[in-house]
Amino acid sequence: MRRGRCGTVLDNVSVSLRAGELVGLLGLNGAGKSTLLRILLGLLKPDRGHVLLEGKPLGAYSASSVAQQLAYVPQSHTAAFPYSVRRMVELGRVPHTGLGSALRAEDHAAVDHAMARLGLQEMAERPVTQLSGGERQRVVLARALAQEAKALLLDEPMTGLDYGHQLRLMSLLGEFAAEGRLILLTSHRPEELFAPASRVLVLDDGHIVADGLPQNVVTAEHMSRLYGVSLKQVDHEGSRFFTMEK
Ligand SMILES: Nc1ncnc2c1ncn2[C@@H]1O[C@H](COP(=O)(O)OP(=O)(O)OP(=O)(O)O)[C@@H](O)[C@H]1O
Repeated sequence: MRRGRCGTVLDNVSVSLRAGELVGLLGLNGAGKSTLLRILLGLLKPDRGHVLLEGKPLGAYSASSVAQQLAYVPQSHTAAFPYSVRRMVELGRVPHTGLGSALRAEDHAAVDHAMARLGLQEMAERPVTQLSGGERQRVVLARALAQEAKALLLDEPMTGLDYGHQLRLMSLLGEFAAEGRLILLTSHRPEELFAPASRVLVLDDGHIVADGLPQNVVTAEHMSRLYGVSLKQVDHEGSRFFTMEK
């Protein structure tokens, strides 16, 4: 449970997430999706309850040990310093190297790999303060990938990305899950979760009101009720689309 200025945000939420899952988290604005992610990461403390990582309380781990296991892509980020793109991505290695230590060959390899996956090589030396919103988002994603954590928690990661980069990112997240990592992402687009997600959670009024396979959760019935609009679903070649009923 977490209390905000406006009362209880999450109440009696219990969720168990496993390696290899690609989990989508849906909910209205203000439903508590970011709050849940931040609690799972140990950035917010619940008033009651606890978070276990591999069976041990999160608080039993050091900050760098948590960061080696959990990577986070926040919903919004500002670039305060004109670091180069490469330097920003290198910060993803701090949990492995410690602050101020030189990067080893394996760290450079992880940074190069993450930058290549996000198509950032061409802009490696550009200051992040001069990037567009979508370019900066790709840098933050690359930094999280370079962290090589077992779980990646992403808060609306598609925001600001052009369509091609959205599709490439979703495919990349699918590959990571297939490699045995846990991917948890929040989204406002049920359709984008339908094919790639192995599981979808719906947060409403502080509770998880649906948790299951996308085929069973991302339905016209559930989505109409959640979003308060009358939707019709159309399935086509493994994808599901929604249109508003007239
Ligand atoms: N720092 C804060 N202090 C007090 N209340 C907060 C704070 N941050 C968020 N809240 C409140 O907690 C509730 C959940 O917010 P949260 O950001 O988790 O929602 P969300 O589901 O991620 O929303 P969105 O889809 O709009 O990003 C909201 O009512 C919000 O107003």
